[in-house]
Amino acid sequence: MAKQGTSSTAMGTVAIRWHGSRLELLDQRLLPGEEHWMTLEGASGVAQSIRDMVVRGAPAIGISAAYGVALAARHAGGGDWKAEIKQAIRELAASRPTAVNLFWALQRMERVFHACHSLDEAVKRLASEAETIHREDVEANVAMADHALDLMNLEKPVSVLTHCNTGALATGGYGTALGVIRRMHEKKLLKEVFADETRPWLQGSRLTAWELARDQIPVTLNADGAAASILARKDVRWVIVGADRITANGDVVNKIGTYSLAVLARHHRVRFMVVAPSSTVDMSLASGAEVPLEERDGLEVREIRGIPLAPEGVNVFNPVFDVTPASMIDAIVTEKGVVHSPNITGMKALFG
Ligand SMILES: CSC[C@H]1O[C@H](OP(=O)(O)O)[C@H](O)[C@@H]1O
Repeated sequence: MAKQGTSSTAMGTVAIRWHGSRLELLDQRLLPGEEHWMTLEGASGVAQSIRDMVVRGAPAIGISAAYGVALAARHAGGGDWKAEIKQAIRELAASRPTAVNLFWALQRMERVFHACHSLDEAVKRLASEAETIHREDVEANVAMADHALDLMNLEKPVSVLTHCNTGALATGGYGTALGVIRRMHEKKLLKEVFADETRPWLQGSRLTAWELARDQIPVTLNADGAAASILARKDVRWVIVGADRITANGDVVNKIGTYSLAVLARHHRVRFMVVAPSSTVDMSLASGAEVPLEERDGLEVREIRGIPLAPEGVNVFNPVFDVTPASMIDAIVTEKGVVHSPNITGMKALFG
């Protein structure tokens, strides 16, 4: 577990700390300037934290929601405890619409909940299931880094570009795409990593650059608009990104700007890798067109921390996810293995 008051453990940065009767979340809205931990003791507070992006990142959202259900049991009034836990699950499910990890985690918690016959049993078993979901996510990240390095089969260091934040702040620890980049650095196979700032919420400049600096991994931050020139001039070999939902045909829903990166990568013959645990795969949806794409308040584009960047009241279109067609992706790396040139056949072979 993380040392009290810090966001570091022997394994690296953490953003989620579980204490059995309370959950602590590193408030990612305040990074990189301030490390402030929010303490939550109920599902409503966890749902609000997900909605407000105190915690964000598909796997981290699922893990936090799982702990939210465990907190609902822990602090249930004892009267109609089942109704309280059902309400908690509903609140958490309504927090954000796109990352399937949220619903995957809640379904796992719901299965355990329905098997419980007393409140005491629910408290113990729900906490255990949430802790298992957390642990399995970190294990998956480590496994994905292994699969990705095997796929890349590098004999010398190469440069890569990444988008948004897919590190320890977005997962249970280590990271998905950023976990691959960490592993490349560990094996001295990382020449340079370019990190898109990722407007409007700036997950790249505020979170990825912060994470990599803490791990002493050299990172070059770039404006999103510079990505095309980087792929044209900097001998980048791979674009490596995460995902919030991968559908049955291999379409990938991820942070806004991912689709344009895929188009650029295809034009510049740079390979495009998506790294995500199987908890991000949604085989119930045929294609990315069916995924609800969250649109957030226009204020996130018009202002930064209260500083106006546009005329007050200007109309804003602020979708925070987009769909990258499977045909533009070279490989989807999961802990279960790699889907090359993803399509429905390859996805079914790995995910049934
Ligand atoms: C491994 S994180 C996956 C995914 O989540 C991020 O979205 P957000 O910061 O809005 O939660 C981003 O799309 C990452 O690629």
